[in-house]
Amino acid sequence: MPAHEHESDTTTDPLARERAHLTASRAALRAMREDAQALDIRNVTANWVNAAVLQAQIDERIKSLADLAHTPLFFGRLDYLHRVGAEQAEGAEGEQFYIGRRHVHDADGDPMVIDWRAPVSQPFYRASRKDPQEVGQRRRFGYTGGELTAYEDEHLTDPAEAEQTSKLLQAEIERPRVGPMRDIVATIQPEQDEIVRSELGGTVCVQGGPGTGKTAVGLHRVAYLLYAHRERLARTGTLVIGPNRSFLQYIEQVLPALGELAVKQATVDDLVTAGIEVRGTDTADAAVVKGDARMAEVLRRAIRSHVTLPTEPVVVVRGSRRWRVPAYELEEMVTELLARDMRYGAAHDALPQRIAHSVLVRMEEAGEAPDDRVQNAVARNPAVKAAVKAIWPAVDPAKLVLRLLSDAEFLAAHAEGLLTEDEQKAILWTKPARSVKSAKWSVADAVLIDEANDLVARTHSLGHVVLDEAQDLSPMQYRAVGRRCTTGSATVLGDLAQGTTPWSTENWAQALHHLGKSDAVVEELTAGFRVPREVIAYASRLLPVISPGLAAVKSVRESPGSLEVRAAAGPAELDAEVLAACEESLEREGSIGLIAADARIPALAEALAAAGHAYLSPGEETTAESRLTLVPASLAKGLEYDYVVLDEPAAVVDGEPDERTGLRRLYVALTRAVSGLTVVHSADLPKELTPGV
Ligand SMILES: Nc1ncnc2c1ncn2[C@@H]1O[C@H](COP(=O)(O)OP(=O)(O)OP(=O)(O)O)[C@@H](O)[C@H]1O
Repeated sequence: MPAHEHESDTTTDPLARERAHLTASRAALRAMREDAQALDIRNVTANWVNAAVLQAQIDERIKSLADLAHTPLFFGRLDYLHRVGAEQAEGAEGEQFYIGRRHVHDADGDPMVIDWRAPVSQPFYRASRKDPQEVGQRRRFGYTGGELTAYEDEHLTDPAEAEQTSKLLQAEIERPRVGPMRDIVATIQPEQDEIVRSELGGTVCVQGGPGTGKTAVGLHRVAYLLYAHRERLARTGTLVIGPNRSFLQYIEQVLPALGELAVKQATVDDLVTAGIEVRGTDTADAAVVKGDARMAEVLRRAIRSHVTLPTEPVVVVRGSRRWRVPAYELEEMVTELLARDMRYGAAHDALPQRIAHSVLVRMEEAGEAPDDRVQNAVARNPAVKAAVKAIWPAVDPAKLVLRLLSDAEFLAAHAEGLLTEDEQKAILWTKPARSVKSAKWSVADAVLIDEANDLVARTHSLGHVVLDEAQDLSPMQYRAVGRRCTTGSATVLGDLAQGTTPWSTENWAQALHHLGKSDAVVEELTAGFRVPREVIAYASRLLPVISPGLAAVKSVRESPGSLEVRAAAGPAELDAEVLAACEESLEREGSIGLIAADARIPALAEALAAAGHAYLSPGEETTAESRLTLVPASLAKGLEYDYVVLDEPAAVVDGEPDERTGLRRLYVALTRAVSGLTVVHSADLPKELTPGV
């Protein structure tokens, strides 16, 4: 694959021609933006509401047409062997396509850059020597500081050309990290692309070790789906769920950089705590029981226990006449509603109408001709209301959970055969709360209330949900996410070896069952784009203990000398040794993460401050001036830094309730480095990491 990097300004020089195309494309994008800005909507809208909506859409479009100085407008070119069928894609009449982050056309509407998500762009990611997909030449462009400075060609149908890994691709992967996560559109790999472009209808679950691009793939999949199904998803909505705020801050700029501004982001806690204040915490034992899927059945039973089979008739008086619906008929209605398994609230609303209908039938039999208004009036009749209140009373979901957690008898009645006595005891509050407002709700309680809410009224379903770091969710949390995409689909991303909650996922089939997406396909990513070979090999020594059976990630990064393990002379020297490692890392380019057990953070913060080093918190944007982040091990998941200094592994392990969780936490911490990892310890290393073992 010949690389071209020379400077020239003659028009016969291919690099100069490509630069000219870049300049022309940028001018065309500017013109598209100016057109959007010049749109005058005064004559096309009759009222101000329409005008405001239209103007907001135009403003969005103007924003999405911005030419970002450091984001190249195109990164590749495909030369098709033949004309691509005109019906196949946008701009398909040409044979040569520039592939970029967005579509750009000239004044005549002819494409200058094709969106990476268009069907015609797909071979850029998938075509190979084995399957050239009609492409004769694939060209990748290299940029330096926004300038097009190089290109690299592959002739997929030329048997004489040897297969090589792309230098530009390698350079892109090895590029130092500064600032938040960025998109990977220029270098999506074939196995990643298959997931990115999988259809909207299906849920995909991706198991992948650290740095295999799960987060990147999930975000690019939303961008792809929004392109392929824009109208539908604009109506139904999309959501990206991440483990915590720092993580969401870290990834929040990827989709806007791809022109997608409307995707919402949240943590699972955000989803379930709207409306209640979380002020309590659970013991691990209690949280495990509260997060268990059996709680869904306890709640279902508890809510249905409010239904009382009628023993009295309903008598409706209208004018001089009395209409009687006998108890057995009411019972039939209730039994039928129970059997239909409707939402509790929907059945509560339906019952008065059913009773009224029965009254109407009697009126008709008596020769009257009542209409819908009469039916509605009967449904609102005090006798009917009183009967419904007795048979199928309204239930407040939070009050229901409050009662289950406060009232041992009530819990026992509904947990019978589901939870053991010990399990019931574990979740009962020692000090029962008086009211929903004063209760010290925990996040696990919030999930129970969310489940109860859904039993009363169906939760609104979105079109697509991306669930990242899924392995940490409890079954009840999976259910909470699942009901937000009942009529949509999901992308579930996770790594079983990185599960650090007491209820973490042990196998994907179970997780997908709780999510309500048992038919999902499980894909595996095994190539690692973050962690250098030596570092991932070191961390993978933990795999047989933390997740037997999982294969180690195969790193595509070559950075020799990237792992160093240093022993401090003693505990007193540890901080100084850690500081020295940070200072050495600061001499290099890129971001630095000092990761330590949560309990070690205050001491290290003090040491850094005393030495005059400013530092950031996880999720805060690293800049060229401010490159050091102090990261508690509990927040390291999903993040990455060029250089990582890992403080005292034994303390990271000891920070967790059991050894396996501790080693998993350590595995996460060991796999955050892009270019180099320095482990500094004074206590013994876990035996798996001890040299020579
Ligand atoms: N095809 C690719 N080209 C270039 N960079 C890539 C590619 N795939 C992933 N990366 C980069 O590798 C790094 C790791 O990716 P990502 O964070 O998505 O991995 P992950 O599987 O979610 O990791 P973790 O399990 O640690 O959360 C990121 O910097 C990402 O941009």
